[in-house]
Amino acid sequence: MTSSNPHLSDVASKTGYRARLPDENGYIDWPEQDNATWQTLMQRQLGMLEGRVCQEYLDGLERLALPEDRIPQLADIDRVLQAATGWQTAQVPALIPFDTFFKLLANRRFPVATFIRTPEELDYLKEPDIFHEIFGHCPMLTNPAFAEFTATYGRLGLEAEPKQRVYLARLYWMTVEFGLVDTPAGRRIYGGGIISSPKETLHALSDTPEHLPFDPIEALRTPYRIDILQPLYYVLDDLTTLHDLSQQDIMAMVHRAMELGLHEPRFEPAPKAAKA
Ligand SMILES: C[C@H](O)[C@H](O)[C@H]1CNc2nc(N)[nH]c(=O)c2N1
Ligand SMILES: N[C@@H](Cc1ccccc1)C(=O)O
Ligand SMILES: [Fe+2]
Repeated sequence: MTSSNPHLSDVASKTGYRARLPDENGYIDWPEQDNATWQTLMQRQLGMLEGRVCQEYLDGLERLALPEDRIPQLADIDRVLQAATGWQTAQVPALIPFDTFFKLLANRRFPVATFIRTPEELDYLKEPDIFHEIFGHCPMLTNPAFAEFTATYGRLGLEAEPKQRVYLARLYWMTVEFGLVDTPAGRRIYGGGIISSPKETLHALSDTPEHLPFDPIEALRTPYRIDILQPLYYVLDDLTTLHDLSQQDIMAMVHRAMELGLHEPRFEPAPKAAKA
């Protein structure tokens, strides 16, 4: 992106070198420090989920039965996802271009970056690492309605024009990455980008950010920055709303959003350094 607002891909170039190379069976022999980082993140986040994440996420997390003391091997994740919703993971070095991203989702393959954050980035990092993809996203991918929406979204992205894809990225960002949902028990998190960040888990349900009722066209019109705690979260009235959305004409909503134009950003432009 040329604007001062760094795009995920701007960040990716900085992380590709961090990826661990799998062997011919896809097995990754993680160094001790990386397993220790996973263990710290698991202990910290498992203690924060109660009363903050939706039941569908908790059901998925239980089904995945993630190890607490080491980074799981993707083959173990795939066995559970395959049985639950027909999904598999796909090892990627870091952030991948839209083309590859949408193609993977359309084929029920979820990209998993093969690196984990450093101890200094524990509470929040700007690009998706393996903890974000597995702990953040995979539990919800065991939920059929959510998995269906994600696959439909991937198919739409595959057929969309580049400009439409930028709009579609906002819809993904405001739901799959940073979505909240109101439940009878209270406001809960389902967005993987929140759940994998101890810092953002607290921030998202605090009074600091703005909370708006989810409206697909408004979400499509809302610019975002990838390198800050989100200033705005859209709240679903029910998770099934997301599944219903995948039965509607999302591309017509993209066209409507393009006609209406973008909302004013609720954040300061990223300082140049943030692109570094
Ligand atoms: C569409 C989405 O917001 C984002 O731009 C895509 C691009 N590439 C990605 N690549 C990886 N590895 N993981 C992701 O979540 C994404 N998200
Ligand atoms: N900020 C998330 C990672 C993330 C980066 C970019 C997009 C989505 C998620 C975390 O710290 O876990
Ligand atoms: Fe993500």
